[in-house]
Amino acid sequence: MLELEAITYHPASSEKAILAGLNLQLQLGEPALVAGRSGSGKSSLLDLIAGLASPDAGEIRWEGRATTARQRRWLCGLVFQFPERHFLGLSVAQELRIGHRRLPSEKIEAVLAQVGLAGISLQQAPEQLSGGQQRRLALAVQLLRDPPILLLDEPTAGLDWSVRHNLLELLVPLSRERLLLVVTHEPEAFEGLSQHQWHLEHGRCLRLTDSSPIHA
Ligand SMILES: Nc1ncnc2c1ncn2[C@@H]1O[C@H](COP(=O)(O)OP(=O)(O)OP(=O)(O)O)[C@@H](O)[C@H]1O
Repeated sequence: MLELEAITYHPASSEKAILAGLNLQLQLGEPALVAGRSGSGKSSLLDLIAGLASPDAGEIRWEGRATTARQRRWLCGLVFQFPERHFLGLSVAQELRIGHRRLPSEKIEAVLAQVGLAGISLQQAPEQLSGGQQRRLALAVQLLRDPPILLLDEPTAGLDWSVRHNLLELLVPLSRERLLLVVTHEPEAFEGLSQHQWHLEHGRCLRLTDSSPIHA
């Protein structure tokens, strides 16, 4: 279980705290969804969980133990909102091989099949892929690392409906093997995906139930 307790995040460059007394508990088994308006602090929340930033107050625990930012960088795989800005490889194959001394081609084929990219050319530049394919590639890179926590920042933003649907179909099986957290400003795109939903507002997460609609 991942637990965030009384988290406050107030970077010096921000006039007010972005997150203020936030509590959140996430468990394996179903994708978790945090929805919020643009600017509500969703990406900041992921940065904290992923260890790219540290809270000013509060604790982030994994399996009951307090974590450092460095430990969380190891535990988490973060798929950014605009993955194309973070590609390093000159080709799809190079992107997948970064950080792996030996990576058998069967493993590459398996992970590409897992994210629905079976058969794509490994020689092409990641930038040549469509938006939906780039997100899948970024996801494949993280799956190869095999982190116990997977964080997806706005995975459906800018994708058309058919591509969104394909991407959503990936999420449920993934969440059975690892803790999966999605943040989004368009929760309606994830309808029916999960009962584990929160709304991020005024620096805190409010748990949503079936009967309380999301106004994000
Ligand atoms: N390091 C920082 N210093 C100052 N302000 C920041 C910093 N990081 C984020 N902010 C501000 O905090 C607010 C929350 O930002 P954040 O990117 O976390 O929101 P978001 O919900 O992910 O927004 P979006 O959906 O538009 O990406 C914004 O107003 C942003 O400008």
